[in-house]
Amino acid sequence: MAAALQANIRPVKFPATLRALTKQSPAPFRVRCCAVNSAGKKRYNITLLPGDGIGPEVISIAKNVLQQAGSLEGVEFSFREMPVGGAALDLVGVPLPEDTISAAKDSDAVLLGAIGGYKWDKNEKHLKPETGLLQLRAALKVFANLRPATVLPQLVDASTLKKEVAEGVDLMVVRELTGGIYFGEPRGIKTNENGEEVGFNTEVYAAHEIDRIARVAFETARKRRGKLCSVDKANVLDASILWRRRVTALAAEYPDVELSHMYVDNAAMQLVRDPKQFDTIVTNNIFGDILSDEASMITGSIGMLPSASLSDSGPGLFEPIHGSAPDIAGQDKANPLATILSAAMLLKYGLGEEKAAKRIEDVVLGALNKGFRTGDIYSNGTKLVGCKEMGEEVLKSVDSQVHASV
Ligand SMILES: NC(=O)C1=CN([C@@H]2O[C@H](COP(=O)(O)OP(=O)(O)OC[C@H]3O[C@@H](n4cnc5c(N)ncnc54)[C@H](O)[C@@H]3O)[C@@H](O)[C@H]2O)C=CC1
Ligand SMILES: CC(C)CC(=O)C(=O)O
Ligand SMILES: [Mg+2]
Repeated sequence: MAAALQANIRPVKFPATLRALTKQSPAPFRVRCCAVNSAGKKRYNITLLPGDGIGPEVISIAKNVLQQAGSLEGVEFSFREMPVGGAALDLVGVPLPEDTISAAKDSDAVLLGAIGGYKWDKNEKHLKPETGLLQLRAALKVFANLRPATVLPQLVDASTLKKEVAEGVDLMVVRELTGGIYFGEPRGIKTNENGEEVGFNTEVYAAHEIDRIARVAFETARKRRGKLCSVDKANVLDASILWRRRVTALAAEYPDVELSHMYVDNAAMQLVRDPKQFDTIVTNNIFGDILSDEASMITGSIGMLPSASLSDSGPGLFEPIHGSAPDIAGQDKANPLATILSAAMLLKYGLGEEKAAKRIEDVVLGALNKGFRTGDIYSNGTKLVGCKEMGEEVLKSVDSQVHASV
């Protein structure tokens, strides 16, 4: 069982950056710098960005799990909590304060909960929590967003799909994260010559942006089952025509990877018809956002899916794929596992601490094996718990690893 999760979040061997993976620099990749304390323990600086809604609930749990799993592998963390999103707006009037950017850039990795909420929904665009998140991704240059979706055997019954369709699904969405329509110019809302309001955004991709995400995807597929599906809308969109052309050209460098192309509308349908046909999916920012939420339900819940956002230098950003879930915030109903698993991705992809990452994956599976379920993944015969109890159970299991190892 552990193997399923392991396989899913083990696509590449690059502790800190994508440099080696993308072959953009001949320099060997650099493990994120870490000090060594007097007891010989490695020490990493982690910026925590709890954000809004359920963000603080899941981050406080993931922080403790990270700390405990690290200590078992001789790794210490120094945490610095900073405001982002609505929390930052309330505190200092902007969704991404300069201090938060500096702290994030200066750290070895960033762990984020979620941003957004009803309170700020009517804010002007530049004062929206979501704008802060986009600014953070841009500031950290984390163009490669890895979103694994694995159906764990323990959660087959939590999937909304039939057991035979969901069982064994193990796919990776490689989403371009710093380009496309979320960032494209021109954008805005203006009044046209008829006095009518017109809203517009621009889907724009430069060749180098397509090439670098495609390389990440080819390398990822190569280390998985060797199948890459590029999802676009090349029958309609010019940006997609260029996307398909560049991805196709790069395929010559990866003869061991079987490349296919699919239109996004078909991909959305195929994901629920026969998700096992997919291994690695590469797609643009908006399609990846939507398709990964869809893929999450195959696995049982959006509360299960972690993500890693990586640059070719600098710290990675790790966050669950879900949002701030204002409908359940403050009610102890959130599933913390997506954030806990994002902490595992932080250890593995951000810091190269694979053993500590494996400890986290194991205890998550252990809690599920014991039948613990938050409401979103509950099925008959399992034990319904809240966010805190699920977190305590996971932490208890890490603690028992501590005692077993002394
Ligand atoms: N990365 C981020 O910080 C993201 C932020 N958002 C923001 O979050 C706010 C809410 O957006 P929604 O569209 O409702 O998406 P959402 O992902 O927050 O919630 C969608 C549904 O999934 C449930 N859900 C989400 N996470 C869960 C968890 N861990 N455990 C159990 N159930 C969970 C929610 O209760 C809700 O019913 C908005 O302000 C949006 O802009 C949305 C997506 C990503
Ligand atoms: C809230 C957004 C900025 C994006 C989003 O939904 C996501 O990255 O999953
Ligand atoms: Mg999303």
